[in-house]
Amino acid sequence: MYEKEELIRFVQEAKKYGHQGKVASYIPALGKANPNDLSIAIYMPDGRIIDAGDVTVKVTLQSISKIIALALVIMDHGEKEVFQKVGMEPTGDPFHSIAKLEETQPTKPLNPMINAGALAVTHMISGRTVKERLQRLIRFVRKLTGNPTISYSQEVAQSEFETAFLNRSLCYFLRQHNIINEDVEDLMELYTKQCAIEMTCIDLARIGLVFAMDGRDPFTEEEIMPLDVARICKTFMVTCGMYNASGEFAIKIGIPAKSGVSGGILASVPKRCGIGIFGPALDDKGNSLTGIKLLEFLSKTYSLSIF
Ligand SMILES: NC(=O)CC[C@H](N)C(=O)O
Repeated sequence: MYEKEELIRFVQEAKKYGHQGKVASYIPALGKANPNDLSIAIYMPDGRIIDAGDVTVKVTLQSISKIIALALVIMDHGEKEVFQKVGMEPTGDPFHSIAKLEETQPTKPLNPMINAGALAVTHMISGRTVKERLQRLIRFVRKLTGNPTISYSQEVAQSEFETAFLNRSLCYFLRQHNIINEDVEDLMELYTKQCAIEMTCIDLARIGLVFAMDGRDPFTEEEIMPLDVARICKTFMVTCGMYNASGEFAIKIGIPAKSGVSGGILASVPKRCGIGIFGPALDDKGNSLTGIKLLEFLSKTYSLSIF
């Protein structure tokens, strides 16, 4: 199972769809990505890694970071407190939509995977300063990946910070309604640096594996997050992880997964493996088009759907 030659063939096949997609350019630095890139790593609980494509290319987490920040804040504050500020329901709207914020009374972002909810979650990362909060998050990511060199891309963080007017609008709305109570520029600094944390798809796959093993490091047996936290995160991956394409993704592929506009996808097949993908050609919902194709091939071939 999971033969390297077969994976290489799947990558070649999936790449054929790349011309239908576009790299994200609303964060200018992401526009530099090569739409023809496509790489994948599958991390198994026995330590085997099967990969294809150039797995040395680094990808910024973007929205994938939302799942990691969520795990950290639930560990910081507990489930009850976190879900007082952010809901659990999918929206059916694009990830940056502001519409439902005004419709929900009292205001509460519908879930932690849309930008409004993610900003509320990042706000809850404990620490005295932005620097300290970022360091805590990065330390957590280093633990999840087992990679002590993980850091963030200053270029991508800066590029988003300079252009994120819509996210600032979401923050001001949230501040008006007491979901957040910190300085918006501080929160934007932390959020853009969080989204710019970068890694290879092997690192991504390793995080997927930790979720797949219910929060335990499969090699040291250390509990990196409690089972319940891993379970909540995986459930959000299923219901909201692929934005407003999560329903179709669940039907066609059926694997808990979280995407980012950089073209990254982190997928977690319970008890079986973690998958990391980088394919920056995006579909109109902001998901990696070639990455989804690749997951479709894998899910069908190896019956990976959890349903
Ligand atoms: N969908 C995404 O990956 C969005 C993340 C991005 N940093 C943003 O807030 O716009």
